Amino acid sequence: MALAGRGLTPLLIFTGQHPQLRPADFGLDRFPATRLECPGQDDPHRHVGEVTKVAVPVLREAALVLVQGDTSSALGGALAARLAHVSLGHVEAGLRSHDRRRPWPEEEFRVAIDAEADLLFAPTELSAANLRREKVRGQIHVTGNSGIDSVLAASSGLEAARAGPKRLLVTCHRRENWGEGLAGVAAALMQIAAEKLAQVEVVLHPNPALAASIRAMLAYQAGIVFRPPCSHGEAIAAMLSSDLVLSDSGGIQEEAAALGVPLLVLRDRTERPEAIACGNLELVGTDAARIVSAVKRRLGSTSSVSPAFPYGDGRAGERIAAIVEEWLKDRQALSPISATCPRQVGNW
Ligand SMILES: CC(=O)N[C@@H]1[C@@H](OP(=O)(O)OP(=O)(O)OC[C@H]2O[C@@H](n3ccc(=O)[nH]c3=O)[C@H](O)[C@@H]2O)O[C@H](CO)[C@@H](O)[C@@H]1O
Repeated sequence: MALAGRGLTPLLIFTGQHPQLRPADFGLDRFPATRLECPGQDDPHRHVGEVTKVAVPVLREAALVLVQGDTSSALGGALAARLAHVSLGHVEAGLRSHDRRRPWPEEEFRVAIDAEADLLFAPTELSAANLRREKVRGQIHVTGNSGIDSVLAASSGLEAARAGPKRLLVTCHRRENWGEGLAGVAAALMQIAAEKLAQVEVVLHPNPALAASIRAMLAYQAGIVFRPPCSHGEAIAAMLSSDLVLSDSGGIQEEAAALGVPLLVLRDRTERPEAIACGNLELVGTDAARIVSAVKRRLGSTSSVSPAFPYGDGRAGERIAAIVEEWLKDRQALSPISATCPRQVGNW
């Protein structure tokens, strides 16, 4: 929206990593778009390779490619931009857990994207400092994260609706948690539901194999309900009506902090330590006893957490668009940043 407001209408590229997600559910149906038809793979590096190969011809005539986050789609897009000799901007640059294995492959992917980028949009001073330490070659700008713009827009007019029994919202999808980690989380949820500490709502991930495995682990336990992947607005409303969120997600850590909903991070490390310092997030890992004990403490506490905004004030999009416009002007690349597209183009 902020780019379009400056006459830089973007072309969206949907790689198809999660083919069942509908762009309209995320407010992405108002821009021209193209699809690459590259569904996610068990091997994320293979997905990076496929996205790279298919994206190169699509990107060739773009003035700038913007990628966001740390997915295989984002790295594929970044490498394709390089191969197509197109400049690259990275939104959400500089987040680091400082452990290549956790989260894997995200930490590896974001380091690789930042090494390639010409424009690095760091959400916080800490993420900018990470980039300076790595001596990246691109320009670093602290802008906040555009994800906070979205959460503030999605939650505008919504009230926190916490009444009746305690409600716990859960998401769990990081690869390093598949297997043992997921089993620990499932054991904790079974105990929480069996002891009636809270009603548990588990949001299933778009990856069908992962969703099936979570369902199987938690089957037949009263007090646990499943919600299929939902729109962004529904996800925000679900957070606002929860007393506590348990998640290993990246974005949800930022969103919960901005909404003032406490969150237990189902990981041993996070690339988002700022909201831990604010007291809104707490690292609990995936050990069942530790999770249950933290849930009891948080739900039993009389003090609440306030909304915290270490990741942005809701104006990151405007800042990023202004920097992009200046940067393109300096290079006399005044054409829109959209690429011409030899494949399917249309509005969804
Ligand atoms: C473009 C992309 O994929 N980027 C990745 C993603 O990683 P993640 O770990 O945060 O992934 P999720 O947990 O899936 O959440 C993602 C968003 O989806 C919302 N959501 C969730 C469940 C649902 O049913 N409906 C929803 O709408 C949720 O509120 C949140 O806004 O975002 C990170 C931060 O930007 C990035 O670092 C990372 O590259």
